[in-house]
Formats: sequence, C-alpha cells, structure tokens
Amino acid sequence: MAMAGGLLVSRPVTFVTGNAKKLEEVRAILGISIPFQPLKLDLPELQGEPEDISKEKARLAATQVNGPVLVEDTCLCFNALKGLPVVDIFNLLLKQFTAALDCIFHFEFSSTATIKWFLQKIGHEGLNNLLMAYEDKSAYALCAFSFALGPNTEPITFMGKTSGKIVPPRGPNDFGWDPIFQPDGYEQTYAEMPKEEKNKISHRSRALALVKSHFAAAEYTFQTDTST
Ligand SMILES: O=c1[nH]c(=O)c2ncn([C@@H]3O[C@H](COP(=O)(O)OP(=O)(O)OP(=O)(O)O)[C@@H](O)[C@H]3O)c2[nH]1
Ligand SMILES: [Mg+2]
Repeated sequence: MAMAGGLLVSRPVTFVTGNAKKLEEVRAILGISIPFQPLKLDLPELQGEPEDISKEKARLAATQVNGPVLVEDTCLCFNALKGLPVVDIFNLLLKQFTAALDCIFHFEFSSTATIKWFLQKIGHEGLNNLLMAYEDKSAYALCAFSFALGPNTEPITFMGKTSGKIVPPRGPNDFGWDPIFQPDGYEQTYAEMPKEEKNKISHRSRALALVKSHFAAAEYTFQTDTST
C-alpha cells in the first residue's frame, strides 16, 4: 500500500477550545479535510499580540494533551483606536488608572481582559459606544490558529483577517460580537448572514484555508489506532 510521504503523527489533532460556537464553525469549515477531535478546555490567555497569545495557547495545550494540538484566538480591532485589539486599549487604560491609583492608595490591579471580557461587561451597546466619539467605525476581525505537533515543538501560526465596520446590533444574538460586525461588501452583519456565507468570508475561514494548505503540503499521516 502506498504511504503518504509526510511525517507520521501519533494521533489525530486535538482542537482545544472552550467555545462551542467556534467549534461548530471549525467543524463546518474543515469538514473531513483534517482529522481532529475537540477538547473543551478554557486555557489561560497571556496578553500581547494575537499571534503570541495563540502560540502560547498552543504550547499550553500541547503540554496538557501531550500530542498534536490546534488552538485559536480571535480578536476584534477598531481602526479608530489605531487598530489596537480591544484588550490593548483596556490594558492601556488600566495601566494609567492603576498608576494613578497606586500613587494615591498603593493599590494593585491585575487583569486578563479580552474582547470576551469587554463583551461580557459592556455588551454590544457598550462596544458601539466606544466608537461614539469617532467617525471611523471601521474594524477588523482577526483570527490566529496555532498548530503544535506536541509539547516542546514550536507552534506554527496561521492568521486570517476580515475587514468591516461596527454597527448597532442586528441578527441573532448567539455568538459573541457577530451582531455588531458588518463585513465590507455586505449589507448584513455576521449574525444576519446564513452560516455558509459567513464561513466563506470570515476571519476564521481565511485562517483555516492556510491551515488546510499547510496540512496538505506537509502530508501528515495520522495514526488512528491508539491501541499500539
Ligand atoms: O461574534 C463573534 N464571531 C466570531 O466569529 C467570534 N470568534 C470569537 N468570538 C468571540 O470573541 C472572543 C474571543 O476570545 P477567544 O478567542 O479567547 O475565545 P474563547 O475564550 O471564547 O474560546 P477559546 O479561547 O477557548 O478558544 C470571545 O468572546 C468569543 O466568543 C467571536 N464572536
Ligand atoms: Mg479564550
């Protein structure tokens, strides 16, 4: 029997995420192109550039799983705020605030704020309000998948970006900031679009196209028999 020329990998990839909606989309986009099994783990996320957050998630996941892992980190960036991911804006404010408080009360704050945290705290309306003072409502969704073959191997990262604008919420409210993100060239928000449509143009599908190309080029062979 002819064997693929690529690396033999001990078992299928584990896609580690605590987010069921992400998993749903990844399943729909990947189909059977990459054999993977999901694992629900909410990994701690260090703050920094999206690529670094994603890589660090992959390192942590590979150590926990002790095998090949795929992870993903998504952020929503507002151009009026210099394209900074919301997390950085928050950290900037937090730093100034804590510095001021520290002078007065010797308080200390620590936080792992993300777009997720912002969404939970201020909601869609709050995210819209952040841009109230700016004419520029443009934004982009950025997705960073990282793949690691196992612990102690350097993760490879694949980025996907979709540009659009922040609008008052429209459409079903079952996935994060989908109702307030309207991609360029569309009259609908992510939430209003049929799933197949979002999955054709989303930050996630663009990053996953690169993941798929990498897997196709690397010709990994996954050992599925775990009894050996
Ligand atoms: O409207 C949305 N459309 C999307 O396509 C999308 N992708 C992610 N998100 C949300 O943005 C934050 C990212 O944080 P995030 O990348 O750390 O994800 P997470 O913590 O939920 O899961 P994970 O880290 O366990 O994989 C979380 O609030 C996610 O719900 C999205 N919202
Ligand atoms: Mg997370």
